[in-house]
Parts: sequence; structure tokens; C-alpha cells
Amino acid sequence: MDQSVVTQKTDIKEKANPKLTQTQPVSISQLKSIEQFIYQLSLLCKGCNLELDNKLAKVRATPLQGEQISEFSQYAGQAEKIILAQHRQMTLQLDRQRIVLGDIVAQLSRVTELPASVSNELKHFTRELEKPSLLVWDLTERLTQLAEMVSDILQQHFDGDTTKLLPKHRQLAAELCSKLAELEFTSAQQPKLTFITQSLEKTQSVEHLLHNYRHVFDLLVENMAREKSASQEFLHALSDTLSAVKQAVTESAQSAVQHQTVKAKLNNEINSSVASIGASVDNSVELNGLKAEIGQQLVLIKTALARKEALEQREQDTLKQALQNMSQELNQVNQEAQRYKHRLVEQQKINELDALTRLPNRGAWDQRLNEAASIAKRDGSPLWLVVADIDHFKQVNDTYGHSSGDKTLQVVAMAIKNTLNQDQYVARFGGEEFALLLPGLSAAEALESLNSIREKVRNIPFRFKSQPVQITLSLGAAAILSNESVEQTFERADACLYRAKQKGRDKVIIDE
Ligand SMILES: Nc1nc2c(ncn2[C@@H]2O[C@H](COP(=O)(O)OP(=O)(O)OP(=O)(O)O)[C@@H](O)[C@H]2O)c(=O)[nH]1
Repeated sequence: MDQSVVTQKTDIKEKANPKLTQTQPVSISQLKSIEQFIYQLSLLCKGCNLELDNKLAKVRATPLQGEQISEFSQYAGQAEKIILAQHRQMTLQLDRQRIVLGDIVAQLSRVTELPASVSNELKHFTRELEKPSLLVWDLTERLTQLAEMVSDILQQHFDGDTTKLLPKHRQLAAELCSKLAELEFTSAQQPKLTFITQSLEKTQSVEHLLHNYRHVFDLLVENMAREKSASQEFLHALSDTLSAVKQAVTESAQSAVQHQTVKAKLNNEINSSVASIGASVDNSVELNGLKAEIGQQLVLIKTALARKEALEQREQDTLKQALQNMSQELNQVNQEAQRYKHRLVEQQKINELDALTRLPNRGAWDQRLNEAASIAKRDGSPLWLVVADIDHFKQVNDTYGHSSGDKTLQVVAMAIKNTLNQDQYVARFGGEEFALLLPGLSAAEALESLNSIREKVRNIPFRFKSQPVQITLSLGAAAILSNESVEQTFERADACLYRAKQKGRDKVIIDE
């Protein structure tokens, strides 16, 4: 047997685990892929937790040699993809959280009533945020500190005092509201978020404003802590499994080498017994003496063969046990990886939604548009691409405040969505603009549908600052042509929207 590999007879292996079908010697490329996998794992975990870093460094430092673990490469490949996806996801989230957090801290620095010590701490915090090596987990502690500081200011400086709110403070409250809309929160956090948003809209004092900053920091800390523990749970399970698998592989390889040495010794014993039988025959002069001599040697050979057989049995048993353990561990990590993958898919869904309107965002729109366009071109069926824009939206912001503008966007988004059937699609394209897809309609049907959306929006009874306000929508649409790109169709729809605005707004124009 080649000493650098562990081999196993198929029947034993199949009894040990039906999933392990055929065992091949471990190839260099398999070993490389395992090492690559371990490297990726450590990349993801780096800096999350010191204990985990040390564990992974040990796993990395132990060389993998001559083990038979063909199943492992397959599992490792699957897990590696998940880990890389998670790494990208976390980097994106970290960047987004860092930017929003930086904005929020910058806003807070503009509260002129803050004591100098707090202003200094805020400057320090901003500098920390700019460090490229910063990890999301590092923020948790600093944010908690910041939240505590805000509480202290509240107690020391505003106890019972309702420092009057100036326009600049109102502006801060509106900005904080819009920053919150850029972040993602779980459904369990939504009531608290609504409470904060509503309370910011009614902010009456600086104290009140600072209270809201405190609440926002608490929510951010909660988010980061949740992400951290979910990621760490998975990573711990993964790294423990890796260590266990490596240990099982190393042990079985070591015992195979030991058994090989003992077997070689037994072979020598058998060979020398056979040789001495030959010598006895050659030198024999008398039959009875020869019989006795051969009888003795045969007993020795029988004993050596029995020991060899017992050894082989033990070897098979050890290997069987090792393969069973390894297979169990790998199945476990595979299940854990599947659960984690599921979480990522959920997270991705959240990421495809626009945080303010809960409609699909621009990224989701681009994907859906391309899919729908290729189906329409393939089937030769009509597909209307629509751009809708709220009229004079800047005035809403300027006259009634940014939060009224946000509320308008949310209500209009829901009104459009509720008008559509399940084949139709709407996304927030950006700002006060929405993009729609209406498949399978004739020009007359598209015009009718879009007019009913327009009517529906203009009839929403908005009230801002106790005044009734009418909001209208302009829409432009074009059907996708087989010989043009989706960008060209979009330009035609946008040109129609422009004409609708020119013609006085609250209009639908379609490119027939
Ligand atoms: N409240 C709020 N305002 C936004 C948001 N996104 C964009 N805006 C505002 O939307 C306004 C768009 O204004 P304009 O592009 O001048 O258009 P308009 O006032 O709607 O005028 P017309 O399109 O010509 O009818 C700007 O003031 C933006 O600041 C948002 O998420 N929330």
C-alpha cells in the first residue's frame, strides 16, 4: 500500500456511510482546495474575535498530507462560496452603516448646546469611522459609549429644561429621519423605528432631539450586535468542524502508517519461516526430523498470519470509525451552511428593497427589467416600460418639510403598487421617480391602466400642517421593440414623461 495515502475497501466504506461511495487517494489539487478554503475562512473571520483568529491560525498552520478525504473538497467548495458571498455582503453592509453613522454623528455635532468634552469625543469618533481597517464590531462599543454620553448630557444639561427648538434643530430632526430611511431594520424593530420617526416629526425641544439620537444609537447597536452573533455562531461551528475533520483525517493517516510498519514486520517473520522450511528441506536427512521442523515453522506462520489478520481488522475498524466521524461532521457543517445560506438569501431580499417605500430598489429593477425584456422579445409579446414622477415634489419638501415629502413618497408608492396586478411591477427608480413594467397590454389598455394610477394618486386626501394638499403624478411610457436595447426604450419613455411635464403635468403620454 502507498504509505502517503489511506485506502479503504468499498464494502466497509459503504457500510460506514452510504454517502461515501468511492474513496480515492487525496490529490494535490484537493489538498490545495482545502487549504484555500481554510484561507478564505480565516479571511472572513479576521478580526471578528481573537479566540477564533487563534483557532484558525492553528488550523492553517497544520499541514494536510496524504489524507483521503475526497468528499471534503466538495463540501469545502460549497461552503467557500457561501463564505465569500457573506464576506461581500458584510463589506457592503459595513460601508453603508459606516457612512450613515458618520452622517448621524456629524449631525449631532451641529447641536450647539453640546459641552466641549462631548464635541471633542464626537470629533474623535468621526476620525475613528474614517479608518479603513475599522470593523463593524468595533463600532458597537463606541456607539454604546456615545449613547451613554448623550444620556449624560440629557441628565446634566437638560433636566427639566425644555431648551427651545430653533429651525436648525428642526432641520437636524428631518435629516435624522431621512438617514434612518437609508438603513435596514428588522420587522421587530419597526414599531420602535416608527415611534422615533413620529417623535422626530413632533420634536419640541433640544432635549427631545437628543433623546431621539439616543434611541437611534440604541437601534444601531442592536443591529450590529445581532449581525455579529449570527455570523460568529456560524463561523464557530464551521471552524470547530474543520478542526474535527482534520483531526480525524490525521489520526487515521497516522494509524495507517503504524499498521503498515507492524505488517511489514509480520511479513518478514512469515518470509523467514518459509525460508527456514526451505532450508530444512534442503538439509534434511531424515523424514521424522523434517516433519517436526516443518510442523514448528507452520505453527509460527499460522500465529503470524493470525496477528496480521487481527491487525488488518483493527485497521479497517479504525478507518471505518474515522470515516463515520468525518462524514457526520461534514453533514453537520453542510446543514449549518444551508441554514446560513438561507439567512443570506433573506438578507439579500431586504437589500433589494428601498428602505423608505419598501418597493424594489434600482438594483432589483435593473435585474427585473432585463429578465422581462428578454421574455417579451423571445415571445414577441408587448411589454410597456413606464416612468412616473411626482409633480412639484420639491415644493412639498420646501413647504411642508422633508418628512412630509417622505410620507408622500411612501403613500404614493403604496397607491401605485396596490393598483397593479401580480404580473405588473413597480420599483423606486430614485428620488421621486418610479419605474413600472406592464406586460401583455395593447397601447389602449396601457393608457387606461396608467390613467387609473394617475387618477388614484391625485385623489389621495393628503393633509400637511392641517391643510389639504393635492399630489399629482406625470407618466411616460414606451413599449419595448425587438430591435432596440432596454436603455433605448427607457429613453423613449423618459421623453414621454418630459412631454407630460411640459404639457402641464398630471398627464399620461405613451409612445405609440
Ligand atoms: N423628502 C424627500 N425628498 C426627496 C427624496 N429624494 C429626492 N427628493 C427631493 O425631490 C425633489 C425633486 O425635485 P425636482 O427634481 O426639482 O422636481 P420636482 O420639484 O418634482 O418638479 P417636477 O418634476 O418638474 O414636477 C428634490 O427637492 C429632492 O431633494 C426623498 O427620499 N425624500
